Amino acid sequence: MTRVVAQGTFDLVHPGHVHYLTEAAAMGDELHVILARRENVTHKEKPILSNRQRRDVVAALDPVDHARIGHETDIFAPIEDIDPDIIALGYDQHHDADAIVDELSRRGVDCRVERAGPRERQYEGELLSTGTIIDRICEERC
Ligand SMILES: Cc1cc2nc3c(=O)[nH]c(=O)nc-3n(C[C@H](O)[C@H](O)[C@H](O)COP(=O)(O)O)c2cc1C
Ligand SMILES: Nc1ncnc2c1ncn2[C@@H]1O[C@H](COP(=O)(O)OP(=O)(O)OP(=O)(O)O)[C@@H](O)[C@H]1O
Repeated sequence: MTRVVAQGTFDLVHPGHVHYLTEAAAMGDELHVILARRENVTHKEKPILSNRQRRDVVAALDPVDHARIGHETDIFAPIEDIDPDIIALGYDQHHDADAIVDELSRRGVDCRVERAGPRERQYEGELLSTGTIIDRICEERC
């Protein structure tokens, strides 16, 4: 049983997220998704939706077997618990794969890191990032 972990913020879910999770799921037999805690999202605007609501939506997606809200302070704690064979990073995620592998092997977790690809726009007007969806909301509703 090959366990795969994917992770991210997943604020307003869009086809790019589905693409990432579909690619991650195809890397193994069971896909576990870790949702970034709102308070831990510091590299960009914090998500609009709560930890619980984002987890519930991601858990309902077809490629996802399990979804959990991430740890408050130790991002590797859920990884030690899940003990995956693969961590699938998103195409644009800023994480250093070697640093992740090194830290996990220090913790006795033997896991490789793969990277999913981007979803190409399928049609004019398709919104493929949470940021652009929020921009559109502000343009049309604010
Ligand atoms: C291996 C791994 C484990 C993670 N575990 C957690 C966690 O337990 N808690 C958390 O708040 N965020 C966790 N994260 C998410 C990161 O903190 C970060 O917010 C996320 O990768 C940002 O992705 P995004 O900008 O693509 O949404 C983890 C990330 C990685 C790569
Ligand atoms: N268009 C896309 N194609 C493939 N993967 C994507 C796409 N958009 C997001 N992802 C992946 O989904 C995961 C979660 O991303 P995140 O929640 O940051 O969404 P986002 O739309 O990129 O948000 P933001 O616009 O705030 O950066 C990340 O691994 C990211 O690489």
